[in-house]
Amino acid sequence: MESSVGANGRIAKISAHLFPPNSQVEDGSALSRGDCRAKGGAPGFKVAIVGAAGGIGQPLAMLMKMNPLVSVLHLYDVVNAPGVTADISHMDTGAVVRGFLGQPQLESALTGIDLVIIPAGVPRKPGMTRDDLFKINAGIVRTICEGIAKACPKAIVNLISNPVNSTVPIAAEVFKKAGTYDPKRLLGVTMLDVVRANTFVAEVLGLDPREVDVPVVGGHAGVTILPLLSQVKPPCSFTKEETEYLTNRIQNGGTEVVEAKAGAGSATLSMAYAAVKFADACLRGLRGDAGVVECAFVASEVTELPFFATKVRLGRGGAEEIYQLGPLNEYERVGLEKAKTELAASIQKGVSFIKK
Ligand SMILES: NC(=O)C1=CN([C@@H]2O[C@H](COP(=O)(O)OP(=O)(O)OC[C@H]3O[C@@H](n4cnc5c(N)ncnc54)[C@H](O)[C@@H]3O)[C@@H](O)[C@H]2O)C=CC1
Ligand SMILES: O=C([O-])CC(=O)C(=O)O
Repeated sequence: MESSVGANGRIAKISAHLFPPNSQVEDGSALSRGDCRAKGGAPGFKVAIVGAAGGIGQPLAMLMKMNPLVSVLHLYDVVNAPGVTADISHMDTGAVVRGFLGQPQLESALTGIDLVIIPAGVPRKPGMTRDDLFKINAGIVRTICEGIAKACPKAIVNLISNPVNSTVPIAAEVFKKAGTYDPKRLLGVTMLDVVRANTFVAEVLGLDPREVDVPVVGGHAGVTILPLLSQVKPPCSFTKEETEYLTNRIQNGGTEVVEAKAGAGSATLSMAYAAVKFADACLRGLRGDAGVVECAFVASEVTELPFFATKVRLGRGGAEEIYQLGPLNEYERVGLEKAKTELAASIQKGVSFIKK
């Protein structure tokens, strides 16, 4: 795989760059990729997707390969990573793609990474709650976070794996144990709730969803998903029926997709879109852009709970500022109490999984 000197004297290392020794992608061409001219390192961030061969992981990998802020994209999974890597690496966009397969390659996949996005784990089938995934996904998230603590302890982590209300506390406990915990850098991804809320509210109001901004707070399961319809931008009002319809639809958006897919998984394409929207915001924050604000499930003092989703300002250090809830109406105050009761139990379940 080592390089040779081309006619122009430039030494190429692109083969080793695109397909390092730990990549599973074979180079069968007569002209070795080692004979190609290596390009200079493009500016940008190094991003790893853990669970990259899955329903979310694949479209997420494709969209991150299209993101101009990404210079290097590592695709890790316990299955099929080489195929996804070969496929995505043919896209003529800037990011260099490398694939990593299986636990022995987790550390290489994570070394030097600025942002780790984690859509690893099993999805729901009809009739299941997100909490039903805890048994399998808790252990998966623990292993991945142990890898992060070792290989890229300063990376921003975007955790997608369900149940987010418990997996984020699990990740926090793993990082605390390893002595690497920085609460600002651990973000549970609740962006899909906001994306859905913007879409459904826009439908009711007859607006373009791109003009609508709905804060969604609390957590990422059932009643813990609390859309603040009194704070929608542009300012508007809803009837009682509209409020109930929208709150229910936003809280049950995930179940709507699970049922429509009838056993073939949960939201993947809208989730990949939401994950990229959120990751792009994190990267703009890392770059130092001002005023990057999105909702996320983070360590928080906004309520008495140790974690809560609200709007956060994203900066070089991650979630640098956590916004308060703002004024709530009576409907939202009742919803908040219900959300907090369920959230408290889910958070405790995650913490106990590591502390036990
Ligand atoms: N936060 C959110 O808003 C959302 C979260 N999700 C959650 O995302 C997760 C993934 O969903 P899908 O992509 O549809 O599932 P999927 O089953 O299609 O893909 C999951 C991928 O994770 C991989 N994986 C399993 N164990 C792993 C490990 N130890 N290390 C690395 N990769 C591993 C699998 O091989 C698979 O490729 C689920 O837990 C789902 O509930 C789904 C939609 C929205
Ligand atoms: O509903 C699920 O299981 C997946 C998910 O979190 C969502 O679509 O919001």
